[in-house]
Amino acid sequence: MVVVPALGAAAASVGGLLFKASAASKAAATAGVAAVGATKLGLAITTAIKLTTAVVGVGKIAILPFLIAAIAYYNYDLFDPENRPFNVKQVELAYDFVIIGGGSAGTVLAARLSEVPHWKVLLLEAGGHETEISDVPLLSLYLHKSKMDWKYRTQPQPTACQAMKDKRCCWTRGKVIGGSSVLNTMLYIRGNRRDFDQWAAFGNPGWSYEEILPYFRKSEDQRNPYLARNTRYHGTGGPWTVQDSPYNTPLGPAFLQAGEEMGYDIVDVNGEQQTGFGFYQFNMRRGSRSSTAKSFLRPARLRPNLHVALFSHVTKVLTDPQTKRATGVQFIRDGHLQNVYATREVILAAGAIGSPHLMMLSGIGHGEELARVGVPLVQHLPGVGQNLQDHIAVGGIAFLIDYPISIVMKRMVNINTALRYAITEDGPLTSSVGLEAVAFINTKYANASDDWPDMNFMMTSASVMSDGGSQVKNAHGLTDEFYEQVFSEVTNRDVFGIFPMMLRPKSRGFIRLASKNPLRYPLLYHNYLTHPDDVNVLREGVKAAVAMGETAAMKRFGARYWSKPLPNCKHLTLFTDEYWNCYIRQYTMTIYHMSGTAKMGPPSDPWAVVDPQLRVYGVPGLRVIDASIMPAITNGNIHAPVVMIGEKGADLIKQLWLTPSTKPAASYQWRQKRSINMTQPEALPVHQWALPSA
Ligand SMILES: Cc1cc2nc3c(=O)[nH]c(=O)nc-3n(C[C@H](O)[C@H](O)[C@H](O)COP(=O)(O)OP(=O)(O)OC[C@H]3O[C@@H](n4cnc5c(N)ncnc54)[C@H](O)[C@@H]3O)c2cc1C
Repeated sequence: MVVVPALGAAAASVGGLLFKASAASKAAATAGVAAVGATKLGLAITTAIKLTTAVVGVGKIAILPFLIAAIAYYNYDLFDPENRPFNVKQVELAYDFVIIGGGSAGTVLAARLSEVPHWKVLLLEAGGHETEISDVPLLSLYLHKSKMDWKYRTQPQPTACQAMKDKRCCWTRGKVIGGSSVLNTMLYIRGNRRDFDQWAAFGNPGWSYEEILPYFRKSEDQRNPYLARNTRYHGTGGPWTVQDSPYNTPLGPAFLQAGEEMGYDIVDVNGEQQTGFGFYQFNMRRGSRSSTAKSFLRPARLRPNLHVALFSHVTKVLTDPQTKRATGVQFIRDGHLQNVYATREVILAAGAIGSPHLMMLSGIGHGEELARVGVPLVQHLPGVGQNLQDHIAVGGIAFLIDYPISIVMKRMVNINTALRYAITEDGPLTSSVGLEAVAFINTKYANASDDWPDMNFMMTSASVMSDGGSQVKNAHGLTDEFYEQVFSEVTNRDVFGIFPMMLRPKSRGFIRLASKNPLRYPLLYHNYLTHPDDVNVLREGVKAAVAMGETAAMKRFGARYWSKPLPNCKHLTLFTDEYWNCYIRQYTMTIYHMSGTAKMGPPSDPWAVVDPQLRVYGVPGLRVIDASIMPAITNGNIHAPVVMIGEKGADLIKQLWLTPSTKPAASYQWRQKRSINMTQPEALPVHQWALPSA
């Protein structure tokens, strides 16, 4: 269990209750197993049985419920398809497909490719398993800076993140099976039809909205019947559950009323019209996180043709020196450097930082860049690591209210709420850090007749001050002085927050190698707010967010904007454009949507890294299938589009290898097997590589 400072005591005391998902666990919880405080249900049940018999002194009949629960649990543990995937002990020498990275896209791919029984699939993941804590929606911020986070930080740049330690933004990324889907806030947003039509117009046939819409539906299991009945847009019966949050405060509905007051429609933001206000849809199942590992990989865990190797840090894609074909992967596991070979394809799904990083380490990237750090060139592809896009919002836009209705962490996390979570699958712990409602609106820079809004509001019934200055401050990397000066007076007070998020940034960042040492983190340049249009749009978004607090719907709660001037902007007059221009560069908040670093494009585009079939230009047998391939970031949170990319990517692979007319030379697989030099690199000096300093 991840025990975190502020919540440590509370979480530990209810540790045995913070599990869910099986009837056995619920039976055990109701039977009072929680009292033992164990983190594992098995341990809790065993302890309960011992306590009941030895301490309480009840007879054999009285322990039957515990016994049944224990048997159910242990059977469940071994055979239930919803349980964690097996971590294969020994990786074989060759597989048909080797997938690098078991994150959002990688788990989808592993599940879909292993549907073909005669394909052997290996999924390599640097991190380990999910935990009971990562399941709990309210606690996701506790995972930042934990072992499940790569803990990336950007290079210091003067344009943004000035309130953060060393002026570096914290780029949380999941290092766990399920990847960032295990740490994210589970918001299910597909983007705008124009995003995908634009991808197609860039020269990517097959990626228009009408062509990708079936893949959204394919994954989805929409649990809200009012949304599900719209079958053009929503799917049911797919592996990935989408549900409304079981817990809302009165602030969520009020926010929607405020939207109506401002002249907007209440919409299904994943349906016909994006512009408007609506309740968030979440990737939750019965109030718990529905990560892609749980939704896609767990049901496939008993397939004999799928191997999942955890704690396997990939260091390089192996290529044939003559043909440049990707032949396999080098990785470190248990302190040993190993090779594994792919007889059909190697697939990079290591995310928008990991995938370009590995390409560059493998000699695929800008020739001069690679020469700078001494990596031998395999394929000159200048676009690798370029075109980095992210959504940024502005932090700290909070409104004090007069009623005790918001998510104040010390009030919300206790034994009662833990019981509600474990037994009735609702209550405040099912709230995704207070996120309740969303708005897609137009600033004056957008064409309002277009239904392609340029601004998003993320409305929360909490803010940076709601946890006593522990988790949000830590996750965002704010300096103590900044927090102290701006928020300490109102810490733990009832508030609601609005994060105005700019939807179509024009600034582009990039990633470059710090070293050829594969364990050294790459250098990350965000370049946020380097384009003047981005400054204008974000500033107007902040102004609109502050104006929302003035609507009658929000004033009912006594809403008043917390207007304490930021230390570095004090010299400017409050509420002027100059003040806001200063503000947005201080508390710049990533929404963790890094993307675009191995973009898809036609052969005529010199910056394209993959073709519309997601194959890496110039390196046969290698694809990238994750957030990296987006040519332009989508108009909303990007997780649903990444899963769609995983679904479509799997189909592209199946189309190639299973359609007789398009299949590569029939004997290819065996030719490949013969020609690969399958050696194990025991002699390689793993110990010489320094561990990364985040
Ligand atoms: C804190 C946070 C909150 C977010 N909230 C939302 C949200 O509410 N809604 C939304 O739509 N989006 C959200 N996102 C974004 C979304 O989750 C990501 O865009 C998406 O998960 C990315 O998927 P991916 O497959 O590209 O990469 P990831 O899911 O990050 O997967 C990459 C995987 O590759 C592994 N890996 C990397 N390098 C190596 C290596 N060398 N060897 C082996 N394995 C490796 C990683 O450990 C990881 O498991 C959030 C992201 C974060 C971090």
